[in-house]
Amino acid sequence: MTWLDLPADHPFGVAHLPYGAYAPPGDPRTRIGVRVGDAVLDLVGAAVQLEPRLVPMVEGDNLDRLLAAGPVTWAATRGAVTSWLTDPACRPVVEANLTELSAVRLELPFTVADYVDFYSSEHHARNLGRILRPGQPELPPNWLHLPVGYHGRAGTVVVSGTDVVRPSGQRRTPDGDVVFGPTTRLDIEAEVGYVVGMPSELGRPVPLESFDEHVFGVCLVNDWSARDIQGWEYQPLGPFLGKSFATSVSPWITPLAALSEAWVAPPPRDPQPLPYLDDAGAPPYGLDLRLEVRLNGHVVATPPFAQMYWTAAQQLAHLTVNGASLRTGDLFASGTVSGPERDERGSFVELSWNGSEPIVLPDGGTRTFLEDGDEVVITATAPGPDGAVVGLGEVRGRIVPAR
Ligand SMILES: O=C(O)/C=C/C(=O)CC(=O)CC(=O)O
Ligand SMILES: [Ca+2]
Ligand SMILES: [Mg+2]
Repeated sequence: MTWLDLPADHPFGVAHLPYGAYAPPGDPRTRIGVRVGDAVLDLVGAAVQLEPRLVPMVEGDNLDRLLAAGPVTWAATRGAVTSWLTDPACRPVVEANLTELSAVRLELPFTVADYVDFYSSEHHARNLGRILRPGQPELPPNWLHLPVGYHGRAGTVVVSGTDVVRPSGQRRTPDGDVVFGPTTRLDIEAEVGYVVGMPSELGRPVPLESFDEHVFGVCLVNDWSARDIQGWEYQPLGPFLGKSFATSVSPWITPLAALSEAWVAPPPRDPQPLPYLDDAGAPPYGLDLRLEVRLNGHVVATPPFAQMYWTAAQQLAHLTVNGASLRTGDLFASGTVSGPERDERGSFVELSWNGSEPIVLPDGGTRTFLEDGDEVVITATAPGPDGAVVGLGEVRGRIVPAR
């Protein structure tokens, strides 16, 4: 029970408590906030008075120190915040450190170290194979054996709300000419991101069972993609400028501890994965998240996350199996989330089938790819305790014209 006046089913209730970085009104210094309902708790401000031993781990302008402090501190911090919100004696201090969410400026919650993007939705991978490589097998020969991925550009990961400038680049026209200019096929990719807290040692692989020793929590990702730039440049080394211009993340990092009701068994795998990827004896690392994609306020897709073929634990094991080390702040994304149904596809290249089947919007407009001024918002929910819902917040971005 909490003394807070929050409906029991609030998506940001006391069972959730995600972390972000924010600046309160009239103060440019950013700090860690915990989202409580539609308010933000100044974590260091409250800790100074209620739990001073936590202060060194929660000081600073973002989550970097807390991420690096490891799972024992993560649990202690979450336990402390939960007790403050449930113990009436703490109420005056908590209330003095709460600010309305609408009044604060949200910042990138952590310093992004390395950014990796996977490709782990079988429905998405098959759709892209059919669209982009007709006449060839839907899946590349490695796809069912390992979680395919690539290293992206950490420095262009931006917080939700940041405008996205339409990128320019080379593309090949249908006539075969190579031209330069603003992309004409600007797309989204609705994804789930995992934030690494505890680093690992160079040379030592991280087994999939060690997932929750290293991963702090989850956010939403929009991996903006320029399909024409991508299609011309990507062979043989993979995505480059077609995706590196911006990747947006949601401002609130949901700790794994808030997702205890959301774990589900992943789909059956055939062929059986090699031992380092075999999760048959491990806890279920699938997550029952439901995503929603809105274009200019209209829901255009509801991708289901529970059916992802490769889980984040397998992705982490694969990412490190060659001895590559993890750094605090590493971000790895699931890959575009698409389900089997037409309205469950997490990208416009799939929703419009490469532009051949425009989406019709309720206002009568149509879309294939994104136009200047379009705004995309991706949200998601997870099951919480006692029938409640955990909200993953939103990742929002608006397209502004090429420069
Ligand atoms: O199949 C392709 O050629 C391209 C695939 C993608 O662009 C998807 C990607 O970035 C990975 C993912 O989000 O699933
Ligand atoms: Ca992607
Ligand atoms: Mg990107």
